[in-house]
Amino acid sequence: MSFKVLLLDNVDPLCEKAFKERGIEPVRKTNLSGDELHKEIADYDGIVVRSATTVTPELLASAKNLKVVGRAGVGVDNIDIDAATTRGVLVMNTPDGNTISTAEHTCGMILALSRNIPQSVEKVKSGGWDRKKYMGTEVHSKTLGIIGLGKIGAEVTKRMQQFGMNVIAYDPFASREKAESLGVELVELEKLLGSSDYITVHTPLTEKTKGLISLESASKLKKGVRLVNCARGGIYKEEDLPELIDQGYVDGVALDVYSQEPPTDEVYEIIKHPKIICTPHLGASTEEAQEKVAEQIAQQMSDALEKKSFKGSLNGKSISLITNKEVQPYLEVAEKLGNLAIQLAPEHTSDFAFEYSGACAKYAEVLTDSILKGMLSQHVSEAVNLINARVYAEDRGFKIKETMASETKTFNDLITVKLNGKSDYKNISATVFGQDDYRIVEIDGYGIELRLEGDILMYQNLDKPGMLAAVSGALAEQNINIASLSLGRSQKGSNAITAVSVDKKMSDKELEPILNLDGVKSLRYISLSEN
Ligand SMILES: NC(=O)c1ccc[n+]([C@@H]2O[C@H](COP(=O)([O-])OP(=O)(O)OC[C@H]3O[C@@H](n4cnc5c(N)ncnc54)[C@H](O)[C@@H]3O)[C@@H](O)[C@H]2O)c1
Ligand SMILES: O=C(O)[C@H](O)COP(=O)(O)O
Repeated sequence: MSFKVLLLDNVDPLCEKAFKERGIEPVRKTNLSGDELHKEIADYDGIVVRSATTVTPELLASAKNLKVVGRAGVGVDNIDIDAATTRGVLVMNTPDGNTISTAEHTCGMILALSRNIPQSVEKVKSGGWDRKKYMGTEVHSKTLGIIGLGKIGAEVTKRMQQFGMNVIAYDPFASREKAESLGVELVELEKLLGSSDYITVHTPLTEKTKGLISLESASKLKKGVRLVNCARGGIYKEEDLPELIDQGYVDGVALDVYSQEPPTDEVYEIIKHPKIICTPHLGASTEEAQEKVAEQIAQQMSDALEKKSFKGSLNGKSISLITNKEVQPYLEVAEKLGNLAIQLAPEHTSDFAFEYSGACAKYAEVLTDSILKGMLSQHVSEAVNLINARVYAEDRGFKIKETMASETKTFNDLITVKLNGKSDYKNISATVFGQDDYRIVEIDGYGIELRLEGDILMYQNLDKPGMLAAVSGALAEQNINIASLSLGRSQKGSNAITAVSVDKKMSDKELEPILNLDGVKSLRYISLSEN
């Protein structure tokens, strides 16, 4: 199958080259209007964006064939990941392709701020000469506070330490080992704000980081601090910046990013302040970074489209395991079991427990996605897959409890779906024999062994002579052949469960004679056929 990918946002030409080498057709479009993009996108299996295109739920709704959105860069705040997940569309980014470039840009901003480089350049170019006004400060021996000690934060640290800066960091998720190896002291936010001569942010924009520095936090800042933001607009409250400077709390601000890009008129007014220097989101704009992210995203998306690997995916934790040969059989059996279980469940069942024992237990999370996929593909019109199965399950109010045990009493691996609430069949267990022989092995404590495939009749009956003959007779009369069967009973003459695999799909009319047989209860017809 050949795939077609739309390249937007001026992504580097290496992206085209890499896709072509993988046999995927890249199409570059520039300056599409919103309407044109909505029309155009319907044809593509993938799109590549940077930060300019906003991937909205509406755009995704128009993208009927879309399988993957690739971000040639880091930040995915322009992509509605939840909407993509709901539609089963993979979102991937290139987390480290532009790290060095952005770190270098940040260091450049720190130095530019210290030495008033942009302002003095402008002055000289306009025919002026003022050496006193642009007196600077050394960064040597000053304290640099890094908020967000991730990839870029760490690279900024290493570089600015070489300039003789003392680096401290606030990052509640960074490990002490990482900080130690970088020679950075991890401190609380208040301490960082109060002791830094320079502060640079390297976090995503989240509820916690939005407006992290504003007039409200002014009194916590070390007087005359310089602020740098090459992460995301809005981490420093833009409208408060002029006042922070004019009241002497802050000595200068360097911005590469803005809460809206290009900035609004109000923000353009703000950044006219002589002590605010700015660049138009250039952190990742180097030849090297653009080549790296373009090449990386093309390779990652090609791998994903060909289902070879899902490296870099942000909403496909589960899907990344699909290519793992050890997991594949468990995924298969889990999906088939989910499909069978939901067909055994009464309508409106929403309370489930999934139990995993043996080696499969370590893949419980993805196996739950697979069971849900099997269950929901019966009921959801849009394609359910491992990425979106949980979203659909949550939408439907499914309650799911997962339990794991490393050992099983009977089989090497056992997956059990429990249908909680009122149900004729409650606990259904399945396992894998060999590589691709998937079987039900137990229902409600009865040993039933039947392949999870094709068309299956399941019923409860009294364990008495003639029951099986009656069912097989009713089937034979309609020319329906039995492929295999399994019967489990608790003890002689008591209740039994029978599972019969038949050679064809059955209609309600064909089921009727069996339904009417004396002693047959809770008859279910389960179709696990592909179509
Ligand atoms: N200007 C540009 O062109 C450009 C280029 C690349 C990346 N970026 C942006 O830079 C930022 C950092 O990128 P990265 O690659 O280093 O990401 P990263 O994921 O490696 O690091 C982010 C760090 O922020 C920390 N963090 C999250 N929430 C925090 C909080 N509330 N307080 C303190 N720390 C917090 C995380 O623990 C993590 O260590 C992102 O916003 C990214 O979009 C901008
Ligand atoms: O998150 C990123 O990767 C940067 O902000 C770069 O964005 P860009 O690809 O639009 O330059």
